[in-house]
Amino acid sequence: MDLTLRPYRSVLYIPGSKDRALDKARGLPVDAIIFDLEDAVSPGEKPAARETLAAALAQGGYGKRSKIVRINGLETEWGEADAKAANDMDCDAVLLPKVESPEQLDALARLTDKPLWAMMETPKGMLNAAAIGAHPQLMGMVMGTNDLAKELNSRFRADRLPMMASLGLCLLAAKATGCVIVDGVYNAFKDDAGLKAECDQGRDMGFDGKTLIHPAQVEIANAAFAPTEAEVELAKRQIAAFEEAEKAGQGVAVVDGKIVENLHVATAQSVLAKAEAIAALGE
Ligand SMILES: CC(C)(COP(=O)(O)OP(=O)(O)OC[C@H]1O[C@@H](n2cnc3c(N)ncnc32)[C@H](O)[C@@H]1OP(=O)(O)O)[C@@H](O)C(=O)NCCC(=O)NCCSC(=O)C[C@H](O)C(=O)O
Ligand SMILES: [Mg+2]
Repeated sequence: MDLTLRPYRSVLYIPGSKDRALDKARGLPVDAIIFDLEDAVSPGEKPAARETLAAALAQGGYGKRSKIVRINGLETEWGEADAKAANDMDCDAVLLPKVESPEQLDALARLTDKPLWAMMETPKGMLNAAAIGAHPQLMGMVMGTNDLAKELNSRFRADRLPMMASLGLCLLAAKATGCVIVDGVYNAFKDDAGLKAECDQGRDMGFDGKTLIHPAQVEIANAAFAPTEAEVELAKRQIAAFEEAEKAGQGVAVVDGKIVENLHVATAQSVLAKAEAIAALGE
């Protein structure tokens, strides 16, 4: 599958220390999994979690889900061993927490050949987002809105106004370089309405998907970040109308009272490609 088309609607964190959750994820309809060795694992459990996770990945059963291992920071006592271990695991990428500079990714790239992902979750990381996004081995960014709220001393607001500058900077950086970018977690995992609102906001802004902490959140994220039936139908009509206009020697078509130009056709084609990529996950 073309990596740029790969769906990342739902990206579930699973503590690398929890056998039961590691097993349960094999049957969950998530697009990607972040196997966590960092914050979801207590210091005393970390070396054992590395072993537990390596064994679960070796056992397999995660199908087409993208498998991303979040290691501890390289400045910690566990980071380097995590990175070396992740390099030997059956995973698709390694995720580094609290990335603040491309040099930190260079250091990780010396320990693993895997594609890299970066947690964007500190003020310095926000200010250096463009340089981080331009790292040649970087494939994806993950918003760490819990750490960011802590660093900013911001309050939770349903409209996420305190987060907007940071979300916007990282989105610009990811889009400028073609990286995948997924939104931060919604902590209140029993609040479906709140999660849906935050997913819809993230989709409106251009995020590819949302990171999740509980299986109950998966369905809502998958629905929010997939093209709707109406979007697919409109995309097909726009493409058809533009082809007709071109045959008639015109560069602009009109669909539902709105102009359709080359750039709208490109968007329509990406809507159809995303819908097809999602359908292919179920095959
Ligand atoms: C939040 C939880 C601690 C709740 O766990 P639990 O009390 O076990 O929930 P349930 O009893 O409702 O669970 C029902 C079943 O689902 C399984 N389960 C639960 N969570 C997961 C999961 N994440 N992945 C897979 N499976 C999961 C349970 O095992 C139950 O299974 P079964 O018994 O077979 O029915 C827990 O959900 C949890 O630990 N979530 C992950 C928390 C986490 O990863 N946190 C770190 C990432 S968030 C973050 O740090 C982002 C970033 O860095 C930032 O700064 O923002
Ligand atoms: Mg964090």
